[in-house]
Amino acid sequence: MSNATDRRLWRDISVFDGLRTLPEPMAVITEGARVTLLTPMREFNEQLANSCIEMGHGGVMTPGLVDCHTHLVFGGSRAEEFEARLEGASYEEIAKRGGGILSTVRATREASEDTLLTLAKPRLEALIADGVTTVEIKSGYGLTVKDELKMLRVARRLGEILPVNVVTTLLGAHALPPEYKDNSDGYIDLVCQEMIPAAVAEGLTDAVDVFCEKIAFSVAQCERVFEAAQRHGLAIKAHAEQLSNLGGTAMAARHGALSADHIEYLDDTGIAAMREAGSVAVILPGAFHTLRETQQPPITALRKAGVPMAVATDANPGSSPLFMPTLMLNLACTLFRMTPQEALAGMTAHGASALGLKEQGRIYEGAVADLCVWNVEAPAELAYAVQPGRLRQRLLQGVVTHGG
Ligand SMILES: N=CN[C@@H](CCC(=O)O)C(=O)O
Ligand SMILES: [Zn+2]
Repeated sequence: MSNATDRRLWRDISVFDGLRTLPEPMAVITEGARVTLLTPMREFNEQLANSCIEMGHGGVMTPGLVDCHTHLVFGGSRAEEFEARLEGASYEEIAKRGGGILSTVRATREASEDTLLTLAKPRLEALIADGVTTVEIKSGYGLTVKDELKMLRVARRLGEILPVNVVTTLLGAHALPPEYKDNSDGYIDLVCQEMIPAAVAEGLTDAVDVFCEKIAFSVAQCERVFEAAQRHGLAIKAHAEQLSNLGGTAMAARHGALSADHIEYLDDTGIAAMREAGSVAVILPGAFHTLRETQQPPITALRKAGVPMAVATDANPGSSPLFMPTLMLNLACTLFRMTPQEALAGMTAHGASALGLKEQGRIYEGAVADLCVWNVEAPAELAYAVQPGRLRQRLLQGVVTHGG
């Protein structure tokens, strides 16, 4: 890794700034942890080059990718469930018979913190190798206070051992654990009264998430979780409207949620509530693809309403065992007809907004130098082709962590 105090120069580079591709070739200088110059090449003062390390020319620079929705920490495998679904079982049927998320819960509870760390590390390394500089990691496969905190500790440790910003989210209300069968309100009490306070006391979580769905928790139960989270000063997010329309998104937006995620069944009322609240719509094409869903998220209506759309991997063992962010750019375009620019904004500027981050996901003079330089000629190529190995350089807070 390089020295963060060096001054570095890229010339003749195409820059996607997090929202759009800048119209002409640019010169970019970073100094320490910041971008200090972003100027059209034709206005570049050559004398500045004397004090810089030349980092190359050509290619595309983007903000470091922000994967704003993952479940990277888990034990076990769901390959058998994959096969069962191919034979006709649905995700809901598998969940109802105690498989799906609960099968990962069993394996995750059995695993030690160190084992979970060992399992999660290569998954996160795969995201990093494909340009991720900021990742959100959820709990949600422990479903006891002890096991949820164990997962969150692993997530925090991943951010300490790998060059990546990690944001953590407590997803205690992900599924009803077997101990609370027939007492889902009792489990929500546990989440609100013990899990959230314990996670806050250890400084382990940045936000709280819920799964608002028939196979998970009702709108009223999710609302109780949000109120508890907000009493502790935590941001909130929701898995909502993935398999049916319960109105969880509108409720989450009324509470000022950072984001509503999946949202295949989102209706106009939900869209209006998101626009009003400034919530981000997190589009998860990996889950749509893997579960062979048929209901598309309302991209056209979200676009028309001006609701910002993020794109994320949802990397997890069940609904999206896909650990390649740039594949998600491709799927967002091919499955949902997002434009390549929208998809890239979804994994940079809007991904950062979905995590409440103001500093990441953008390139401007003064921005944090979390950056990727790609061996492609135009930003749209990142969504067009699915091709590992295109990352030329990656910087985290001005430190070169990949490429010279
Ligand atoms: N929808 C609920 N939760 C996860 C799935 C987790 C799993 O299937 O293990 C998701 O985001 O897709
Ligand atoms: Zn999820």
